Amino acid sequence: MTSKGEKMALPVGITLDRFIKRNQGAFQFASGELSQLLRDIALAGKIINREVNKAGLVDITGALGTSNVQGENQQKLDVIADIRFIRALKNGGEVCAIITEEEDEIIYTGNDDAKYVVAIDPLDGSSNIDVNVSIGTIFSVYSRVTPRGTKATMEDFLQGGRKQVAAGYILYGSSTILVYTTGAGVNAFTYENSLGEFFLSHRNVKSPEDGAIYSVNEGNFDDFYDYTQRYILNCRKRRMSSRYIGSLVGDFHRNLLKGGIYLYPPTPHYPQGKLRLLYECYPMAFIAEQAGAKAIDCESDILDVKPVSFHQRNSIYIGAPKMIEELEQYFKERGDYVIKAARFEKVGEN
Ligand SMILES: O=P(O)(O)OC[C@H]1O[C@](O)(COP(=O)(O)O)[C@@H](O)[C@@H]1O
Ligand SMILES: [Mg+2]
Ligand SMILES: [Mg+2]
Repeated sequence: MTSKGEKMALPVGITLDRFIKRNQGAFQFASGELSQLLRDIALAGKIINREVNKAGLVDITGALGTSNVQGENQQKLDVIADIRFIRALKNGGEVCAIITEEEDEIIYTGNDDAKYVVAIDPLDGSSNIDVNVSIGTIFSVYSRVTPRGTKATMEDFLQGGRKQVAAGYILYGSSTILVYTTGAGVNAFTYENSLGEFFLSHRNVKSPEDGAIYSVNEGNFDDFYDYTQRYILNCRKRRMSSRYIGSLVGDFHRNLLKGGIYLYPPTPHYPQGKLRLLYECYPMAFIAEQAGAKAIDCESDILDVKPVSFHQRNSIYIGAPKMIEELEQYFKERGDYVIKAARFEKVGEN
């Protein structure tokens, strides 16, 4: 079909399992542990897919009345997804420790001999759970740097975005799709409910060079930096389509296939940006770069941002390379604007 990643004539083609097996051979020192880890994530994804599909029927919608380390109200499905992924990774045996959006500290799985650690956003787009709009799961995998057999430490999780050995997301939308990379391109697998299997549906996904879609919460427009406002005004002037569902996974996936840009700039409420570096920005940036797209903040590539804490936030601009390069021009012109929201005056004014 098109060059944006071959769309396979389905219904039944290569299962995720078979694809993982076939591609394991591409890695000289492959031991099968990462393959098993990916299967464990897919298994938990199938369970969450089932929960999401019946969200309106059973009592899994609405807030739980608790809040997470970021002070956000936890939705029931946030916590259900958290429990399901932790359990699947514990039972799978390939992961020694986990960082999730829903828990403050490192979760030890008891598999101290295991090779990998995982950072995960169990349920992305929580504000959309109750209203039947696409939501997702985002994951990022590292080989541990501490010795096997010992307790994993902060060091294992704060290695930096370019040390990820795998990253991906599951989108629970009109269909459920698992998209991941292990550093050798990006492939997507669509879930076939009746067979209970993920099948390869988009091989070697590539972002279009340019696009005509911009995704940003324009409700925050007045809080953005002047130069971000000018970039968005330019998108409007060029009659680009404004598409924002409020689920990073959903907005990113659309833009990856069609060509677009997602922006979550700093605002007074989130002076560092809203999205979390370890389990939202890094994994999406790894996928983006593997698909020929780009991911930056106003200082550097997202994958080069230094990690200092588990739940640190960061601004992110991610999408088609030409659109990011154009945005970078606006950043370059910002000159002597201080790194604060537009409401903050120019250096030396007042
Ligand atoms: O409502 P806002 O401020 O536009 O934020 C929406 C963004 O926040 C998120 O919901 C944050 O993720 P979580 O739902 O996992 O907390 C993103 O998915 C989404 O892009
Ligand atoms: Mg999220
Ligand atoms: Mg979340």
